[in-house]
Amino acid sequence: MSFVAVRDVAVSYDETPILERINLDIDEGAFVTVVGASGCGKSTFLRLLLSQESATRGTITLAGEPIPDRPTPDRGIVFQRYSVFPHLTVTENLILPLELARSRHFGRLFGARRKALCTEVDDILVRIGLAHASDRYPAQLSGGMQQRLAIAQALLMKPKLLLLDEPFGALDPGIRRDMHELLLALWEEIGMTVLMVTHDIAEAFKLGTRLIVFDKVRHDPDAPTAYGATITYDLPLRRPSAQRTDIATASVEAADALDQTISLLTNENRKGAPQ
Ligand SMILES: Nc1ncnc2c1ncn2[C@@H]1O[C@H](COP(=O)(O)OP(=O)(O)OP(=O)(O)O)[C@@H](O)[C@H]1O
Repeated sequence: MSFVAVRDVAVSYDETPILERINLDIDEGAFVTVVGASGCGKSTFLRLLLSQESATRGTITLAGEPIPDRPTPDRGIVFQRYSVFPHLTVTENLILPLELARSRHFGRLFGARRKALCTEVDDILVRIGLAHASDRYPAQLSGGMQQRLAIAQALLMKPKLLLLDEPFGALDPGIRRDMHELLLALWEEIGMTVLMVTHDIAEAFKLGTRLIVFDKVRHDPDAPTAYGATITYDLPLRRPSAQRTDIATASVEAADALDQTISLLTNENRKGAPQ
């Protein structure tokens, strides 16, 4: 049974199709990278999996059950930026969501339960290299530190499905590389299923065990918004650090062809885009 099963899903906004005929099965523990031209509906797809958006048609199941109609703690998301609370310190940013989730009535935990929670927070602060900055506010952190905090915030909720929407898009290349290593280590350690949108094809190949591409297959030159995007490529990938042996290897030729196709598609879309 697939962990995530998407069947014939479509999304329209004000009768404008954004996504159509989406069919996808994701195994538990996969790291799926998602690429596609700007505006083709990648974030919309993540929002569907988070229940921030509803499908116009089709069904989505998670671990065999229909997807809940509102966000739940077993599905976490990290955005490109600004997903931490600016008025809370690093530690408070990590404690607050946990307290709210675990203490439904008062939003606070006391005694042994609070102590256990603080130990968890201290552990993850060390893990993400922010122990020395625990009392700082987000504005006093670098971009990379803020993203580490956002990832830690999501991971503390122990999501079964982690959704990442260009989480490293605003970071410098060196910091990006460090973040890749951190994310891969945490993914392998925790064994969660990850879906990550990126505009960086090299990042998609480096991190994913599988890569999917969204694009339009139906075009009407007289009505550019008549059709939505769908999944046009679905490639298993091999990552050098992956321990798993059941992951098929995408050939170098397929990777090159895909890279070229995406460049072409992006150029095509730019030509059609309003200036
Ligand atoms: N709530 C909404 N109401 C109406 N249209 C929307 C809404 N959200 C997104 N859209 C439109 O849906 C399309 C897909 O948006 P989406 O953000 O999912 O694309 P994307 O592939 O993630 O883009 P990017 O790569 O630029 O982030 C866009 O044309 C966008 O304007």
